[in-house]
Amino acid sequence: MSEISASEKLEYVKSKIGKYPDFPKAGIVFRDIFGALTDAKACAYLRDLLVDHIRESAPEAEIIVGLDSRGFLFNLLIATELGVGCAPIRKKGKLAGEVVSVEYKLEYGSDTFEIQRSAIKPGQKVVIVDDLLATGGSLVAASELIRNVGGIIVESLVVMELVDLEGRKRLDGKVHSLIKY
Ligand SMILES: O=P(O)(O)OC[C@H]1O[C@H](OP(=O)(O)OP(=O)(O)O)[C@H](O)[C@@H]1O
Ligand SMILES: Nc1ncnc2[nH]cnc12
Repeated sequence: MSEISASEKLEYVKSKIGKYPDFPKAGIVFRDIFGALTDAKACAYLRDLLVDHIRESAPEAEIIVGLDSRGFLFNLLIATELGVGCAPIRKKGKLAGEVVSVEYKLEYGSDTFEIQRSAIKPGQKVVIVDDLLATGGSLVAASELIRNVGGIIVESLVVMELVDLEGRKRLDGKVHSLIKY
């Protein structure tokens, strides 16, 4: 039996992602990753697509950082497949020990992100992962934190990108999205 291709996997995952107009606020079209994750095949295909991409594009990655909270669905998964570690960037007040903080705005609000200073060793090569890139506020803030604690960002990887919001323009370095809306 021949294996299903990457583009077939992508189409399958895309077909399972939910779309909710006017959530969480009027005018926002919410793209719901959880709609795909209840489907076993979509989970496995997403894992393959993300891991294969990093193997190709950023094989030098030493740690996978996930953004609170939907990024956590993917950072441990990718890290275990690649045989590297993972770390969280969390919303304010959730991380113990010495933390570095930054305030930021996102498509439908504002918040504060934190990272533990001990999470990343100086010079360590980092891939950031999240479910979605909208305005880019979250990824810009995460990048600032990672650089502040001495990490080198080799790539930012998201499952979905809302292209019209042009978040990509605010990010330097490699940015990759599996699905573009
Ligand atoms: O590109 P931006 O405009 O910054 O928006 C993208 C961010 O918004 C969502 O997170 P949210 O803060 O809603 O947190 P959640 O994952 O806990 O739902 C999403 O998971 C991204 O992290
Ligand atoms: N439109 C959107 N759908 C899902 N998550 C988001 N985070 C920011 N904007 C979003």
